[in-house]
Amino acid sequence: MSETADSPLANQAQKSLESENIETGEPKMRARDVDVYYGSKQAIDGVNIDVYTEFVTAFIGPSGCGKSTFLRALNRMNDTIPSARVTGTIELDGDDIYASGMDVVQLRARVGMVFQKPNPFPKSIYDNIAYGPKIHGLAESKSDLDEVVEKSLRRAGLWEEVKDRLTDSGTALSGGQQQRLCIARAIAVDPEVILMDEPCSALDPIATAKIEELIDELRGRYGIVIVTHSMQQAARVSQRTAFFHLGNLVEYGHTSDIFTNPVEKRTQDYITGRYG
Ligand SMILES: Nc1ncnc2c1ncn2[C@@H]1O[C@H](COP(=O)(O)OP(=O)(O)OP(=O)(O)O)[C@@H](O)[C@H]1O
Repeated sequence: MSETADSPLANQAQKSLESENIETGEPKMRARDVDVYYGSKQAIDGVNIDVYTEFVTAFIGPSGCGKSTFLRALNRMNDTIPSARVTGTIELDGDDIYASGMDVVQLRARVGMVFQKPNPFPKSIYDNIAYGPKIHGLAESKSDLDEVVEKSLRRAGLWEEVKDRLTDSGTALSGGQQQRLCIARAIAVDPEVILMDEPCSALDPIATAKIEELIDELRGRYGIVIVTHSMQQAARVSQRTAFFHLGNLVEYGHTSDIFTNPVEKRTQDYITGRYG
């Protein structure tokens, strides 16, 4: 038995085994030979990975290994950093997202993002959700919009808590509610993939548990990629795990394998707490 096989982490990962064996279609996103540079400094080196709608994919690895950088490359958030440069190919449904004809606003609706710190707009709860569908022309009438708002808040598990206070400011909600509002905001524009960059790091354990439950409910409907510093969280919520180290994707596979039977020594060292 390997050193990691009977740890609590391994037990958690084993629990998700059943969901790991779901059959997949084509990958929703496909990254090949992806390098990311900030000026002359290389932060990501030759990453290949497939992201599936059927699975939650977790990115783990020590601080500074490039998880957020690679995550941001998946919806061209890196475009907002002047020194950042991406090479290689990243496809969404077979289309190169870095192709010159790609509409980046549309891309970021299709591949939404939820950040570490909840960042609702300083607007009402209703308007936080309605804004995206309005600018993307996804609702023709007020009743369409009401429907999208309710559906998105329901899907994010927030409707019951906010249905009587939709005109209150989004910023007046608790941190955990704000994060679910941000997830509802991403859902409202009908995304195909949702990228989450340490979505629970500013939340208490109860709010964290709610977000983790929500991620599990959303799995299968949207491709979900989550960056997390918590290996327990990766083991609880994901079916695929990618371990990054010094800009390299060291190992990518079934979450239970990564936590029970990693192939690479660097992965083994990280999950057993030898560094990171
Ligand atoms: N805007 C930036 N400009 C220059 N270098 C950057 C920038 N953002 C990140 N880096 C560098 O790129 C490397 C990868 O950083 P990144 O934030 O992607 O790592 P990470 O694994 O997400 O780290 P953490 O777990 O601490 O959030 C680091 O060396 C970091 O200093």
